[in-house]
Amino acid sequence: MANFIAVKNIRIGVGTPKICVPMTGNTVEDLLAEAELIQLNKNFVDMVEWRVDFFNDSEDLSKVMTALSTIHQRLKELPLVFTFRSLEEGGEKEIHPSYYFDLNEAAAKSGMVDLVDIELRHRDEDISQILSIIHENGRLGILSSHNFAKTPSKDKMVEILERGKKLGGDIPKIAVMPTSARDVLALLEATVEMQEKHPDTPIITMSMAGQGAISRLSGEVFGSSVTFGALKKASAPGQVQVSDLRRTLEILHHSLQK
Ligand SMILES: O=C1C[C@@](O)(C(=O)O)C[C@@H](O)[C@@H]1O
Repeated sequence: MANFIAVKNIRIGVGTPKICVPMTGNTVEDLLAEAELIQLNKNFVDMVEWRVDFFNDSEDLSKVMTALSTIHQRLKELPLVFTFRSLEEGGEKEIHPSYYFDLNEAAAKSGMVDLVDIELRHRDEDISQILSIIHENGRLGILSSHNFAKTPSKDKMVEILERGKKLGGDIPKIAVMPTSARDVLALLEATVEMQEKHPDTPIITMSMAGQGAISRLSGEVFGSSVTFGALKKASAPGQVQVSDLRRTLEILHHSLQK
């Protein structure tokens, strides 16, 4: 099995972590402006995440699909992640679970997104079902977990990432909040352990806020394959500006070649 996943022109899991920019617009106009900004900063962006929970009309499936098509038209060449982040996991709003799955199913079937983010807080059978739909439609599933209150133990974080893998997720992901430098170390250690145990599975990990920012820069050393960077507005605490991110990732990459 390859230790990377190829999506459009990028290979997730090999070389520098890929820079993913979240789009957080509330309206189609905002999203258009963000798409334009991304085009202007192409050199710093490897992939894009549409954070659908920020969109004012996220509860109207047909408006979501229209907005998605607008984004897709503007940013076709970049891999696109479709994410509805729920309030409980640090997102903007809560929706009924049945609508959550309908929304993700529609995105998976639309042919306009490359990856769909599914939260691990749902039941195994529901996650497996939506993942089958994602895979039948030739898309990839990120299985994610977020803890904005604390950093669980290293073993617990490995367990969460392993559940994502066991359920068939292509890329397990975890974001946690540190309250000490040791929490950041625990996240990094969980990342290394996961990579040692499952070298063929790319993962995404981050420790949030200022204290955790080092984890957003050091993915190539410890084993996180994607880093979320801010262009205009950060979608989570601790995100670094994409130009700084690109420069730092390259410095670390060159050091690793020596
Ligand atoms: O899951 C993540 C990671 C994230 O929360 C971060 O900490 O960078 C940002 C979100 O937009 C994304 O969906």
